[in-house]
Order: sequence, then C-alpha cells, then structure tokens
Amino acid sequence: MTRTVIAQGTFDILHPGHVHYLEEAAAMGDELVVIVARKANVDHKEKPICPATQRRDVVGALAAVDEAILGHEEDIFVPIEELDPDVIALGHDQHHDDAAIEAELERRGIDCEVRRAGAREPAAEDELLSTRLIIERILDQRG
Ligand SMILES: Cc1cc2nc3c(=O)[nH]c(=O)nc-3n(C[C@H](O)[C@H](O)[C@H](O)COP(=O)(O)O)c2cc1C
Ligand SMILES: Nc1ncnc2c1ncn2[C@@H]1O[C@H](COP(=O)(O)OP(=O)(O)OP(=O)(O)O)[C@@H](O)[C@H]1O
Repeated sequence: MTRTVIAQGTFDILHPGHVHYLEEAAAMGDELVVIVARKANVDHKEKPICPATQRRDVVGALAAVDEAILGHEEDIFVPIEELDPDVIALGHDQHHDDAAIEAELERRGIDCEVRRAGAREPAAEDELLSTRLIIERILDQRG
C-alpha cells in the first residue's frame, strides 16, 4: 500500500528550509502531496507576495514533491478528507497545535498520524532560511 504524506505551507519565496522540510516529509512515506495555503488563510503573518497558482507550480516542480495542490479557501480539512493521507507532516515552526489537529482528524474519522519535521541546519552562516528574512534583506538592499 502506498503511504501518502501531506505537507503544507505558504511557500511564497522558496529557500533551502523549504527543500529540507519537503525532503523530510517525503521520507515519511511513499508519495508527497503538498497543500499550498490560500492567501485568505495566511493570517498569522504578512500575506504572500506571489499568487497561489505560482506558489503551487514552483513547489510542484521540486524533486521531493509528487503533487502540489491549492488549499481549500474555507475549511482546511476538506483536502485532507479527500486525500485520506497516512501522515500529516507539520513544519518545525508551524503554528498549528498537533493535539488540535489530531482531535479534528478523529472527529472526522480520518486515521492519520501527525508528525513534525525538523529545522534545517544552516549550511553557511549567511543562509537566508525564511521568506520573511529574504524580503527584509531585499527591502534593506534594494528599497
Ligand atoms: C493539516 C493542514 C491542512 C491545511 N490545509 C489548508 C487548506 O486546505 N487551505 C489553506 O489555505 N491552508 C491550509 N493549511 C494552512 C496553511 O497551509 C498554513 O499552515 C498556514 O496558513 C500558512 O502558514 P505557514 O506557511 O507559516 O505554515 C493547512 C494546514 C494544515 C496543518
Ligand atoms: N529553515 C527551515 N527549516 C525547516 N523547515 C522550514 C524552514 N523554513 C520554513 N520551513 C517550513 O516550510 C513550511 C512553509 O514555510 P513558510 O512558507 O511559512 O516559509 P517561511 O520561510 O517559514 O516563512 P516566513 O519567514 O514568512 O514565516 C513550514 O512548514 C515551515 O516550517
């Protein structure tokens, strides 16, 4: 049986931290599907610059990713119900509460493990491992 893993995020401007997360998530199963967050659901930080379809297409081009899809606009558990994954891989700093996700999965009758990926260890001290930091650097140097 194919083990499907789900990863999710905004993926506005890609960096090696994203690649690390998605490679770790892919290693948790056989097939990796990535749910790309809709702008309306990014409410805990600045909204993404790039359109959702562009973010989906670039994430989908990464070697670790089998498929990238746009998230649901209102109910983030709709794609999970449709995909019926074996594992949800949360990013190391994702604000979601593991126990709350597990409770919602149980309520909806979805049998799926929730795991957390680790953070990337910087390969060089000047690596920019956050979209926010890349944007800050652009504003500093080109603004
Ligand atoms: C299990 C799970 C499923 C998600 N599904 C969706 C979705 O269908 N639509 C969406 O817009 N966001 C969805 N999200 C939320 C975002 O992907 C994401 O967590 C957040 O809004 C963006 O912040 P981040 O890039 O800091 O993680 C989901 C999150 C989780 C944990
Ligand atoms: N340096 C990193 N190491 C490991 N995973 C990362 C790293 N940066 C981001 N991720 C993961 O990638 C996923 C998507 O991240 P997101 O699109 O929010 O990027 P970000 O660079 O963290 O954004 P921002 O800097 O704007 O908060 C999240 O699950 C996050 O945990």
